[in-house]
Amino acid sequence: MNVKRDVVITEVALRDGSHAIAHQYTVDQVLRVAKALGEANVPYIEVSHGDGLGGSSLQYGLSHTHEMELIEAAVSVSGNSKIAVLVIPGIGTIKEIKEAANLGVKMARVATHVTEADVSAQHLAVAKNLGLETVGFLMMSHMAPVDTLVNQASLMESYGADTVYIVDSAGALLPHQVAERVRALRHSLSVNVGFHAHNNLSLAMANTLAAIQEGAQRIDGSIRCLGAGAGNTQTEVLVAVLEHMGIVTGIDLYKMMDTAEDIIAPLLKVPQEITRDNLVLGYAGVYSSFLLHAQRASKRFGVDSRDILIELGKHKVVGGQEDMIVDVAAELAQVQAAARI
Ligand SMILES: CC[C@H](O)CC(=O)C(=O)O
Ligand SMILES: [Mn+2]
Repeated sequence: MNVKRDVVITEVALRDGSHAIAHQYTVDQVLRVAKALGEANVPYIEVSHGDGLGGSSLQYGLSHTHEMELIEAAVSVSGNSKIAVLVIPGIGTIKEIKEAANLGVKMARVATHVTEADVSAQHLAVAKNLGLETVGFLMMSHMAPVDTLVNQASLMESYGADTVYIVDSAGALLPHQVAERVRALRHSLSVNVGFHAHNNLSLAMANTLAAIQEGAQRIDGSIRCLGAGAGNTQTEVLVAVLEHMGIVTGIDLYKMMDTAEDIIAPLLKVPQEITRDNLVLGYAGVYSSFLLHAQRASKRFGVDSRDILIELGKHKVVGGQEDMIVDVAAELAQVQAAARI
């Protein structure tokens, strides 16, 4: 179905949601989800390991199924929906972008820490040369002042990004902070501006609406909130809200509701909620994907997971520094044991 969409949504449950299920997606699950999302006329469906192409590792979590098999499955059933992949330079390489493009992927989202856009140049150029739509994805955007964000976004634009995203990886931004960031990017860039939220402070919807009001044209959501931490902006809810605001997404609301209820909910061991640990992710400004790693470290070292997350926030730890979680937990265990003597 060809509709003119006011806001273009990328559904990220098959990538960001991979963090929440410890990267255990199976081909069968991806087939069912991607087919249903295609039938709901979702424009873009992102499929990759949670940490992007090449993420399957001891450091980030081993995938149940090789992501190229999952991508191939999604492409085969997604109808008019386009399949997107995420790649973090250094974790994913040019080789994986080429492999994904050969499988029929149409969009590559190149993600860097908010102050490190320069490492995206090569990956964006290669994706562009392969004929893919390109996105620059500035993670942990709450950690940089607005002028830095603008400089970094401009770099991504100069490398060929068709869209630059403000990514609230920790779910730490407040609505007025999202608004000022989107406004600044809209003022300085000629390309589309996108926004990716996490719901750790229960602000994903409010932040997303603030972004749209300031002119963000590309928005991420995860069906049933199936994303890292407390998940992202809940896609089916966003579709309903935007419909009330007269903003066309082109997505079939009933089909999304049914997919959420009948296909996604049964996948979840526990419902996506703002648990105390998720709340601390947003409160301390910690990467949402650190959640399960911190919970494992908490069990291993007998330290409250909230203490670990707060300490990681103080250390301003960024994506790729997952090894620090164990270091911080071990150190806290020592300090707390010494205090008990
Ligand atoms: C580790 C990649 C990360 O999950 C990307 C993302 O969705 C985010 O930073 O929020
Ligand atoms: Mn995310």
